[in-house]
Amino acid sequence: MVGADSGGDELKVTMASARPTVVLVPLCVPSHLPSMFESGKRLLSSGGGHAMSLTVFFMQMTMAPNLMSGVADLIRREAGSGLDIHFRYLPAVELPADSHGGEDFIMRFIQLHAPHVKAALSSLAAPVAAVVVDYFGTTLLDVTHELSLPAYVYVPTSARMLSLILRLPALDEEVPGALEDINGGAVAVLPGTPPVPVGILPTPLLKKDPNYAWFVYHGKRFLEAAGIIVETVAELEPATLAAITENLRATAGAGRLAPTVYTIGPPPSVKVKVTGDRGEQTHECLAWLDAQPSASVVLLCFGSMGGSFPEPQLHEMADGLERSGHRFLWVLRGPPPSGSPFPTDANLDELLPEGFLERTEGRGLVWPTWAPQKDIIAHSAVGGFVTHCGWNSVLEGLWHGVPLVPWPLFAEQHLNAFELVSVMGVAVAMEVDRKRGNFVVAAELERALRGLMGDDSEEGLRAREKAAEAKALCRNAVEEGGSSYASLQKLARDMSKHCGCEAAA
Ligand SMILES: COc1cc(-c2[o+]c3cc(O)cc([O-])c3cc2O[C@@H]2O[C@H](CO)[C@H](O)[C@H](O)[C@H]2O)cc(OC)c1O
Ligand SMILES: O=c1ccn([C@@H]2O[C@H](COP(=O)(O)OP(=O)(O)O)[C@@H](O)[C@H]2O)c(=O)[nH]1
Repeated sequence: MVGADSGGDELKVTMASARPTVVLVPLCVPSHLPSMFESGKRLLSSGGGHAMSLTVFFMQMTMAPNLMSGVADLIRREAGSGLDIHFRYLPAVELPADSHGGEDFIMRFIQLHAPHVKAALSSLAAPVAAVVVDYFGTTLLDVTHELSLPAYVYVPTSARMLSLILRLPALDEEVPGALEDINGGAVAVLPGTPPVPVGILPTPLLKKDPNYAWFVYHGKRFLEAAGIIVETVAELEPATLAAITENLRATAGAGRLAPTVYTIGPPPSVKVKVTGDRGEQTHECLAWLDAQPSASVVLLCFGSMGGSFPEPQLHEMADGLERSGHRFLWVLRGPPPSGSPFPTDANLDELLPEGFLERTEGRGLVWPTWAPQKDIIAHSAVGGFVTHCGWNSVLEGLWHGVPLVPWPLFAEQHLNAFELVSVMGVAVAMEVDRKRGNFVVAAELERALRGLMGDDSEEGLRAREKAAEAKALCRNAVEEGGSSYASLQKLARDMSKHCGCEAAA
C-alpha cells in the first residue's frame, strides 16, 4: 500500500489509511533521510501488530535535484515492500536568500516549511500517532504543539553530539566568548562524561555566529519533545547516555515529563560479508574487490559532501597510499560546483599525479563517483576504512567490524573521531591538521595505514579487536532482546499509546 503524490503545490492524499500513522519529516540528504526512513520501517515491523502506518513528508530540496531523484528512487523501491507507507511532497518553498552559511541555510529552509507541514498534517485522513522531525527541524515543534500532536526528534548521529547540544544552552550562558577560546582548552559537557577539547568541537560550535545560535536553539527545544530517537547503540556510548537521561530529568524539572531517549541504531545494513558471483549486475567496485585477498583492502571514502581535495593534499594522499604498499579502494571526487556542498565526479587524469594509476595498477582502484559504500564495507576483502567520521559511515564500518582511520573534515566529525580513538578504541589515530584545512601529510597517512593494515602493529591489533567487539555489540543490540530492539519496541508502544491504538498490539 504505497503511494506518492506527484509534487507541486497541491497536497493530495494518495491512499487513505485508516490506521493511525507515524509521520516522518526527514531532511532529504544522504546522511539523514535513509536512516530515518529505515528506522520508520523497522518501527512498523517491530510494533508486533501495533497496526500503525507510516507517512513521509518530503521537503523538496530544489537546490539539489540529485537528492530529489534519490527520493523518487526510494519511493519506487518501496512500492513492493508490502508495508503501509504513504509519501507526500510538500510544496516547494522559496529558498532562504540571506543565510549565514550551511547550517543557517538548512535550518531556515526547514523552518519555512512549517505552514506546509501544518496543512499536510491537518489534512491527513488517518489519526496521527506521532510526528518525527529531523534534529535540525525543531522549529516544526510549533506546529505539533498547535495541533496537539506528540513530537519526537530524530538524531542521526552520536549520543556524544546529542549530549553537547543538550549542554549548549547552559554553556552559552556560562561562557561569554567563543567556546574555542575557553580557558584550559576543554569544554565540560555533562557530569559523568569526559570533557571535550575545544580543538574537536563541531564546526558550528566554535564561534558564536548564527549557525551556533541554531544549535543553542535546538538544545532548548529538544526538551519539548515526547522523545529523542538516537541512531546509536546503547552499549557503544553507555556513560554518555546515562548522563543524557539524568540531564534531561534535571532540566525538565519537577512536574514536567522529560523526553524519553530511544537508542535504536544501527540502521539496517547489508547483513553478511559478500564475495564471489553476484551475477551480471555486479558493481565494478565489488567485482574488483572479488579479486582481492580477504581483509587486504583499505577503503577511503569521505561521505556525501567530501572526497574532493585541493591539489597539494591529493598529492600527499597519492604518495601516502603508494608508499604504504597496501591495497586500496579510493573514492575520489571532483570539486563541488559553486553554491553546492556536493562533489562532482572526478576527472582522474587531471587530478592524480602522473603515473600513479599505472604504478598502483592491480593493487589500487580509484573510483571517481558515488560508490556503493554499504556493499563495499560488507565485502570480505575490506580490512580497514579511512573515513571522514560521518556517523552513518562510522556505524556502517562498525557493523562489519572494520577498524577505522579517522580523517574528520567538518560538522561533528572531529568529535566522532576522538570518540573512536580515545573512548571506543576502534580506530588508529592519524594526525589531521584542522587549522590547515584538515591537512594530512603523506608520511602520516602511510604510518596510519601500516598500523591499520599491518600484522605487527599494536595499535592496529587493538583497533581490530575493538572493532570486532563493536560488531558484536551492534549485532546483539538489534537481535530480539537486544537494547536497540527493546528500545524500538518501546517506541512503537509509546507512540501507539498516544492514539489509543495499543489495544491492537
Ligand atoms: C551533526 O552536526 C552537524 C551536521 C552538519 C550537516 O550539515 C548539512 C548541510 C547540508 O546542506 C546538507 C547536509 O547533508 C548536511 C549534513 C550535515 O551533517 C552530516 O550529518 C550526519 C548526521 O548528522 C553526519 O554525522 C555527518 O558527520 C555530517 O556530515 C553540519 C554541521 O556543522 C557544519 C554539524 O555540526
Ligand atoms: O560514495 C559514497 C559516499 C557516501 N555514501 C553513503 O552516504 C552516507 C554518508 O553519511 P555520513 O553520515 O557518513 O556522512 P555525510 O555524508 O553526512 O558527511 C553513508 O550512508 C554512506 O554509506 C555512499 O554510499 N557512497
